Amino acid sequence: MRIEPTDLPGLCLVTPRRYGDARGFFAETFNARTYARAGIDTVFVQDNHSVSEHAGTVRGLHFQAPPHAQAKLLRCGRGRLFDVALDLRVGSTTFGRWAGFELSAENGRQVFIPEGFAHGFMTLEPETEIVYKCSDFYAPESETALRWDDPGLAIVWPALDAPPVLSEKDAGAPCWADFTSPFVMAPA
Ligand SMILES: Cc1cn([C@H]2C[C@H](O)[C@@H](COP(=O)(O)OP(=O)(O)O[C@H]3O[C@H](C)C(=O)[C@H](O)[C@H]3O)O2)c(=O)[nH]c1=O
Repeated sequence: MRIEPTDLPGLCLVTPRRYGDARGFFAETFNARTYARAGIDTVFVQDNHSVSEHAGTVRGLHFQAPPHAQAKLLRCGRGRLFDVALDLRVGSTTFGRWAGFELSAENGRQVFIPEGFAHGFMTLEPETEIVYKCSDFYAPESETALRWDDPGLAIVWPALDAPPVLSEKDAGAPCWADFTSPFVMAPA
């Protein structure tokens, strides 16, 4: 398993090792011991799985506010998607900055997103599935959204040839300019 840091402190890419043979491959997509040894010692308590029928589906940007903040370990189980994490930690050297990664069933890449980030993705193929671990339980009362295409965030999403497929919640999400973050960067 390979872990690569990113420009956003704590956000990293994980590429599990694949053992290929004539049948296909085998990979450990999570292992508490090897991930902890590599610095990801988060205790995950909930697994999520979503399927988006259409390419150009956008889910996010979402996060749960403290005390129900969630760290996430994400991967694409089928299809392909562009995954985005946005640093919301006041005091972080990268507050307000985002990072994006193409995840696919083919590349097997995972993203570890610490608490204090908003998360969203855009599907790049039909029938795209994302599966991910969360470090806290679903707490809808603490859920918050930010506009995926907010000009203040200037996230460079893959080009779409039609309007995105969005939930009502995401279509009417608040703007960055009106946002006050509930997160403070934890001391190093
Ligand atoms: C997140 C969640 C949702 N639900 C129920 C609530 C709704 O009835 C239904 C769909 O929820 P929602 O529209 O919020 O699903 P997404 O738009 O995929 O939300 C997720 O999308 C972004 C990308 C994320 O990172 C979050 O995990 C999450 O916010 O599932 C649950 O029962 N448990 C849960 O943990």
